[in-house]
Amino acid sequence: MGKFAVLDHPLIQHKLTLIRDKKVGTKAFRETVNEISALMAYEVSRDMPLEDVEVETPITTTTQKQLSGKKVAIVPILRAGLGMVDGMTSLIPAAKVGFIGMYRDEETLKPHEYFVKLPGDIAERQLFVVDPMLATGGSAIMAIDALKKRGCSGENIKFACLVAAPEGVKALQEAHPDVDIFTAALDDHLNENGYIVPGLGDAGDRLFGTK
Ligand SMILES: O=P(O)(O)OC[C@H]1O[C@H](OP(=O)(O)OP(=O)(O)O)[C@H](O)[C@@H]1O
Ligand SMILES: O=c1cc[nH]c(=O)[nH]1
Ligand SMILES: [Mg+2]
Repeated sequence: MGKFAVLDHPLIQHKLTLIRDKKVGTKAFRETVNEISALMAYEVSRDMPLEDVEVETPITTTTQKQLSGKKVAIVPILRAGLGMVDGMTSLIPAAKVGFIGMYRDEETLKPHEYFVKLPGDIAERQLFVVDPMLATGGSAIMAIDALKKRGCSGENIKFACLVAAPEGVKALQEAHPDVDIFTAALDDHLNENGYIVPGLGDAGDRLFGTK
């Protein structure tokens, strides 16, 4: 089974509390989502492999560490996942970015894929799939299905969200037991409309000022 971790660093908790407030507007919401995403990038990249490299400092020659292994791609689930990309790339600037467009039918809560554009070498990369909300889990499951269909292995996929419902975590773990899941908060439950309680509302609408 992949790892499941709640990234509850005090800065992450504080910033997430700020954006749960419904009075927070688009500008502050977007900026804070990016700040949280950068802090999460630090944590989700913690086990990236290193190799020895020789460096000549102004004083001497020394053996130090540098990143080795797979190159990274960040894969936001559109739309709301876009809000996490700048924060992630602020720490991993050489990452490529792939896009999976997905909307959730408001009645059935079933996800529908409408766009996929990925780097050509996606199957060789370490992937960070990002979406602020893991509710029923349907969108994340279908996005990871889309990646596996294109040759990506679950061991190279980490899913990162801001708020997860227990129902979504369970569904994602059952569908993709090989994928690590990171969230800034594990909330209480889903309401009858499929929204996370207490949650932060519709992340896409809050990020982009729609509705
Ligand atoms: O776990 P699930 O039950 O699938 O729900 C979560 C999905 O719902 C939201 O997207 P939405 O469909 O609102 O699209 P948007 O990002 O364009 O607003 C959210 O960003 C996730 O992608
Ligand atoms: O609470 C929720 C559930 C799904 N999508 C959102 O944006 N928010
Ligand atoms: Mg939405």
